[in-house]
Amino acid sequence: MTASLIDGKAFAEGLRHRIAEHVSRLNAEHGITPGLAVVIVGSDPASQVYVSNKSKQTVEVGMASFKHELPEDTSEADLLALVRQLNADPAVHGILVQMPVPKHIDPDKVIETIDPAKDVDCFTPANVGKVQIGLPGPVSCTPLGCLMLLRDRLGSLSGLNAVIVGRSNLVGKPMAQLLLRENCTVTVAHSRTRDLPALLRQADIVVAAVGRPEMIRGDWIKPGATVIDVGINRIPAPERGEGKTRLVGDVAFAEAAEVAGAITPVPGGVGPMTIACLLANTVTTASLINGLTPPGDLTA
Ligand SMILES: Nc1nc(=O)c2c([nH]1)NC[C@@H]1CN(c3ccc(C(=O)N[C@@H](CCC(=O)O)C(=O)O)cc3)C=[N+]21
Repeated sequence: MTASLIDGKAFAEGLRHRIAEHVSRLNAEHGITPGLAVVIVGSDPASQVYVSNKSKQTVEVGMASFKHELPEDTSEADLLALVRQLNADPAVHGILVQMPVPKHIDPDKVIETIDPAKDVDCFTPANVGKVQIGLPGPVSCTPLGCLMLLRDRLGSLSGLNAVIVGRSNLVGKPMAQLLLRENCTVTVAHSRTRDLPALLRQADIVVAAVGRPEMIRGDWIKPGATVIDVGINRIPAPERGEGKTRLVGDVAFAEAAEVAGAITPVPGGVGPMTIACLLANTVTTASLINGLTPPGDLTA
């Protein structure tokens, strides 16, 4: 391996320390304890683990955590009623409804119901628009985490060629907006893109967010490029024993690490940053709700 490893886990830990300092200042100077409500419908085991990690880290940085675990057969009306109740609760500054929701619930209706002032995922149209024109507010957690890792590694991103693979509302599209704000030349590739390998060979920055295990090969990477792997795919690992699995990204890591200048691992790369940025967004919304300027240096 020739690439240096981008340690998202360590970076996220540092970020959580900075968040904790802001939380204690909000508390000491303004009597505010930022509160994050996490709602999970159903009992998908991966979601359960992820939600309990979030709650644990929320408490560790000194914020209040409100966890709502609803049964799989919860009606859409009941879920929307809970969201409205959280909208009205002054102790709650951030609301996250774990996606995906069960099939009988319309995720767009859920997002529409969340008060944009408490939308720490940055899923609501109002906040997506704010990111686009550069107004203060929450920023999509995973793209924000990717951007922080890129800035830490590269300093200025101005003029660099960035290719994002994947055009989801969750990652690809907001990532494009953030990189554009950094003066990158941004290309968003997707399933209909012609000759992805040739496109990627021009990229100084690759952000892989397609959800297809190890799809991006080493010989598609420009030598020295910075590779951010957003994919978290669980695949069978018979070499570890009967029925065992392991996590891999969207990039064939071992191959890409021979060519890239720097690369994020999976796990331990983007994932931990997503959670830390969720907490950072909760500090932002708690500040704005109380008429305070959100800390600019937290995610700078
Ligand atoms: N409303 C909403 N907001 C989300 O932000 C959201 C969501 N719904 N639904 C699910 C996805 C997924 N997601 C992850 C965040 C961190 C890790 C993470 O920390 N992963 C560890 C590995 C964890 C493991 O071992 O399974 C890592 O990459 O090192 C994973 C997945 C947030 N999501």
